[in-house]
Amino acid sequence: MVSIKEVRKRLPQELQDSLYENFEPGIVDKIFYGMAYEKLTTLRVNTLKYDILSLINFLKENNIKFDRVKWYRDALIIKNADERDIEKFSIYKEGYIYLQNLSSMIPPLILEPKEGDKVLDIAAAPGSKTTQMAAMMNNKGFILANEVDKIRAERLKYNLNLQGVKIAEVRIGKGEKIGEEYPEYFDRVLLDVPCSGEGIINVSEPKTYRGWSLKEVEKLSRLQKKLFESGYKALKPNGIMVYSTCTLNKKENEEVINWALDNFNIKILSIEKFDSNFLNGLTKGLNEELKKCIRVIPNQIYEGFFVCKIQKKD
Ligand SMILES: C[S@@+](CC[C@H](N)C(=O)[O-])C[C@H]1O[C@@H](n2cnc3c(N)ncnc32)[C@H](O)[C@@H]1O
Repeated sequence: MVSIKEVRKRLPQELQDSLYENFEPGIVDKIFYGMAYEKLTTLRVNTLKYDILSLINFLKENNIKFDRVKWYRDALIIKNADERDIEKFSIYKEGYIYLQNLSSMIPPLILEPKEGDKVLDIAAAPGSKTTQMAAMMNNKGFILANEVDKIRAERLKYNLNLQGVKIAEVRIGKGEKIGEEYPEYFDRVLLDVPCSGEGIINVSEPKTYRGWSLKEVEKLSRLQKKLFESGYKALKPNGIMVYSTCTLNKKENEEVINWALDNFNIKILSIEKFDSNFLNGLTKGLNEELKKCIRVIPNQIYEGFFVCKIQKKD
């Protein structure tokens, strides 16, 4: 782990200023610590092919130590092996498990897709959440897994195939167009949108923050609003959508939802804060309802994340 002093030296000043603008100093310190730690490996059992008890037996036989996750029976925190060690096992190679950060498992759990649902995953690659949702749906129903980037879409197809997902169709194109193509078609929509990635910054890896700039944040916020509008149009009345990002700033999170509250017929639904590491959404100068969203502060097991659950009114 690098020191906090080193974090302050390495992170762009504008990014540090933006964090201090949004959060109390104690929270900013926590975020800096989160950016300094190496993450523990976490994974999800793929219930389309395997089950948690068999996985636990397998790990014990192979001297892999782990902790359970109190809010998700299918997830484990690995204590004495990194991703490369896990990738050597047949259970990885055959798609029995999926390496995924705990925070990334939250949006599908909040969206709660059910067997038979029609689900839109508007920005799907590499497919962490598409594969999780297909497992939650027991491979029954339909998922339109959209991705604009052709190379990332190939990775998505590979992962869907490896994980035994039968109900997902991959669409390669701009998510912004789907609302017009599929008006009021989907029961649930996942908007896991492209973002500036502040929640996945690791100060030891400059590539995780080199591309960050306020200009980029503004640009992404415009794209996020377009994707929101498209997802809203594609959602059935009374349908549920989840908006999520792996970034921490207000512009790409609360301000997008605040704009949506002003422009669409929606309401925000409460999310249970099942870990003390989650904060309520920020409301200063914004709609009070935004407190129902959650923000995950990065640490050794969690990436920084923002999640908001929304219902389209009739
Ligand atoms: C946060 S990642 C998605 C992660 C994915 N949901 C998962 O859980 O594995 C955002 C994705 O959005 C894609 N993207 C960027 N612009 C897009 C657009 N206009 N329409 C659809 N996807 C887009 C990026 O290529 C990237 O793969």
